[in-house]
Amino acid sequence: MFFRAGRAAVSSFLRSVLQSPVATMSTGTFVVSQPLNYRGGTRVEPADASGTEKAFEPATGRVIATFTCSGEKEVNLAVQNAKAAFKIWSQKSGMERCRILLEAARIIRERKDEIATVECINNGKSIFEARLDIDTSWQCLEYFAGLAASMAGEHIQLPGGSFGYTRREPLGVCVGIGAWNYPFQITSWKSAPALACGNAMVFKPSPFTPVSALLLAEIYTEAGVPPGLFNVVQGGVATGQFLCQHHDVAKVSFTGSVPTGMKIMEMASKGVKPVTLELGGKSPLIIFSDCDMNNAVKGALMANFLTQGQVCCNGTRVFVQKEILDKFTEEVVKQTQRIKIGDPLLEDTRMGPLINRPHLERVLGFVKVAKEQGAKVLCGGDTYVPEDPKLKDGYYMRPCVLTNCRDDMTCVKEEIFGPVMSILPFDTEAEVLERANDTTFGLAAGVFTRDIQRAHRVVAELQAGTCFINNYNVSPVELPFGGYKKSGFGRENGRVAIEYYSQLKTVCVEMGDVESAF
Ligand SMILES: NC(=O)C1=CN([C@@H]2O[C@H](COP(=O)(O)OP(=O)(O)OC[C@H]3O[C@@H](n4cnc5c(N)ncnc54)[C@H](O)[C@@H]3O)[C@@H](O)[C@H]2O)C=CC1
Repeated sequence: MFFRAGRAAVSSFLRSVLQSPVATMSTGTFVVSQPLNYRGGTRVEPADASGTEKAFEPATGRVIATFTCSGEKEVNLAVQNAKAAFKIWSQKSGMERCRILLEAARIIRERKDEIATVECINNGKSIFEARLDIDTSWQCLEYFAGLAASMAGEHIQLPGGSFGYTRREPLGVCVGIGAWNYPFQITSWKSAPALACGNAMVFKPSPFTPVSALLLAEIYTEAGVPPGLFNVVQGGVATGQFLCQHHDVAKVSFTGSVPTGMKIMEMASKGVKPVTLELGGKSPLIIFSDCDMNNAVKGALMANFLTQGQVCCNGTRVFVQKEILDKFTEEVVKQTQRIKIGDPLLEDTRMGPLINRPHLERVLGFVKVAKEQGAKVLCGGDTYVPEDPKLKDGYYMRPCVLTNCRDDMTCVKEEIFGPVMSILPFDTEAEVLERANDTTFGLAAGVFTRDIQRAHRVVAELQAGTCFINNYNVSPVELPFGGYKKSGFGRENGRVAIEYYSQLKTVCVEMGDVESAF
């Protein structure tokens, strides 16, 4: 089914990404041969290297790209290109920037299937989900295009006809560093507000998912941004460090783990650079006995199994009020067992492989420890080998539901970043609030109840940057997203994001004579 839609839609644009054309757009055949760095409006091989990396197709375990990690010289060239483009871009009016971003959004929309296919092959998420990711990406560009045109300062009257005004100005060259779970979406969510505010960007994708950021870079160029405005450098830790330490970089926006976030903050502090940190989580999902059971069960699956459970804001601690524990658990297990695992490019697949072998083993290790600590596996938690022989070396596991969990267990305390849900019974609202907040993370939280007073009372007490009432893991770009506590700070999306990509200049204007103190 996919192949029909996919082949029909593939354009010359995507053909340039692939070694061989249209027919290769199926699981097990995709190879990238072109350079994966993007600088000055074109693909380039890095000027110097800090090692090489391999990118895999998680569905088959095949290598799809071998690429050179950028060294200090290449990072410097990318920053200098961005600096030059910034001079042009920052002088444009908001309306001019708006027009170009809208054009980029239109191109993404037009090429949605192609981009989703590449994302699906490199990340392993189902094509169904990948398409939704591409939707939130073009929507983000549209949203910030709209804001670009309306960004303005204030006018403040002062005594004697004097006055002041504020100007919202861009920061300069911003760095984006991304995780591997939402490669294209993260690239869009960082670059759209950055560019809308008049900044330039150098983006470093995760070395596990280097491919799709290039597609966005090419789209920006096609839409008309100045060459060098959006650049991509590939690499791992060393490349990331060169970027964060670069003296011409004005800001770092990072999505990734807490330990790396702490290092980024430390590096940025040396240059007094602002940072946005979108880090991990171990979010609570609270199901009260008065909930709509069908929706609560659907919500729990949405909160745990999207992108094979590799989602930062997942509600993996599912607190269920005792009166409905058995019924809820039975239904969740039934629906979890029905999730179709397999080739992520097939239309009916809802769960593909995890990102790589070490990560799969890490997640399975968490299930093992959970069992040792007394949890009961109600379903899944083991590897899965699809029937299709070409998928036998992929990194699949069955989604897992754990019960008999206690708050002190490793599976309840630590971010697993895989399809593992822990069910925890509770009695009262006060008790569950205390337990839900008893974590160093604070990215998201959810509550299912039909009692509207309780819903708002509970979310007001939850220590989390994003709270869901009667749903979970929906991400409209109009709403700000970000964490409390160790889940980070700063916000992506929503109107507020422009504050993290701009600075305010105050201008004080004297209309009279100077009253000197001397
Ligand atoms: N809050 C949010 O919006 C999201 C948070 N995440 C979090 O990301 C984590 C998983 O992603 P990973 O890629 O494994 O995280 P990671 O922290 O290992 O890597 C993230 C990025 O940072 C780079 N990096 C690593 N060390 C660096 C250093 N010392 N200096 C500069 N850059 C460095 C990596 O190459 C990669 O591009 C999870 O903890 C997850 O919760 C993931 C997606 C969204």
